[in-house]
Amino acid sequence: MKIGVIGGGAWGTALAQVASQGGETLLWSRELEVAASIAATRENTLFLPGVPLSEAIRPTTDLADLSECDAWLVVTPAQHMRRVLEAAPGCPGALLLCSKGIEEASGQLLHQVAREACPGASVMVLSGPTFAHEVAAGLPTALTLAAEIEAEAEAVRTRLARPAFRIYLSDDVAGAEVGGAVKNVLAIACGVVEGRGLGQNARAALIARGFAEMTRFGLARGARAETLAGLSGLGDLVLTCSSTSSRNFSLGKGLGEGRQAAELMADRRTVAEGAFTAPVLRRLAEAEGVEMPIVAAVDDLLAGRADVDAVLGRLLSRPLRPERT
Ligand SMILES: NC(=O)C1=CN([C@@H]2O[C@H](COP(=O)(O)OP(=O)(O)OC[C@H]3O[C@@H](n4cnc5c(N)ncnc54)[C@H](O)[C@@H]3O)[C@@H](O)[C@H]2O)C=CC1
Ligand SMILES: O=C(CO)COP(=O)(O)O
Repeated sequence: MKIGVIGGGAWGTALAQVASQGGETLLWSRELEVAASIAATRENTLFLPGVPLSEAIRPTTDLADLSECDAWLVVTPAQHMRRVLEAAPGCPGALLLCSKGIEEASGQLLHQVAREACPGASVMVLSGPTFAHEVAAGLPTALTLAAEIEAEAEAVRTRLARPAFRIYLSDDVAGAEVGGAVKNVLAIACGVVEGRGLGQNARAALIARGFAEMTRFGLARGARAETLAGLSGLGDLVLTCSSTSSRNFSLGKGLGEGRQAAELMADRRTVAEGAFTAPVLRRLAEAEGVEMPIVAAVDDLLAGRADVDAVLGRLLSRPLRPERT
């Protein structure tokens, strides 16, 4: 099975590094400088500096080259996925979605977008607690591969899994996606807690109540609770809410320190998906009658509609209720 990776950011590059252990792997990047730096120095100096890359990664900026691959790992930012897939040559047998987000314009989860852009391809979701630099360094990592047809997922797993890259199978595609999308918004909230010095009790409370929001939203979208409590949900939530290695957490930390979202987002080349997911997630939750007060707080902060004190006051004055989800 020949693998092509679409997106030469940090995560696409780390995934190409994993896939290249099983054979030549194509890595498509939008930026000429990414492909040129990998070809010349075996390093993605723009998005994953300091990691020596395998000779088996073949960089390209020509989407047409992907036609030689049996499976594509799609690792573009969520808002750009549809456009890139529509520009790609035909569709492969398997399409593995590795990005985390919800398409803002349509309100669709990415597997829905991919099925529209690539009818006929078998669409799967690969997601979990996976900082790119750790995976690229070969550190132990576990993640979920969700697909409707187990035999197809099994074939992909056989090609990609390694002792330090443990892939667990699931048939809950929506569940695997909801966890990754929602946790990015909650990581921004945890960053705010850190930046504002609200303490570790507050962060733990936010992770637990944020998980309740993720669960409510996921169940409303047909996800299973066990998936949300697994690697792609709770696992990734805990990782991203605990470390400035997370771009979402770092963005929130800046907000908590009193900086403006526009200033923090300006000129950044890396993506903090939670900033794009928050408004659409809030819109969907409100339309479906799902309560997500932390998500709404992050959305208001990012949009500059409220400051940290205002959203904190709002969250802390909510009625006291039973804990159940
Ligand atoms: N970095 C990580 O540790 C992980 C990231 N992810 C997800 O992977 C996805 C990609 O993130 P990273 O690889 O970290 O990216 P990155 O932040 O390292 O790099 C930015 C990426 O965005 C692309 N980009 C910017 N504007 C674009 C446009 N107009 N059209 C198409 N692509 C454009 C760039 O080419 C580059 O690949 C995101 O959805 C992220 O949530 C998932 C797991 C881990
Ligand atoms: O999704 C990630 C780890 O699983 C990466 O998180 P950030 O996008 O916040 O850096």
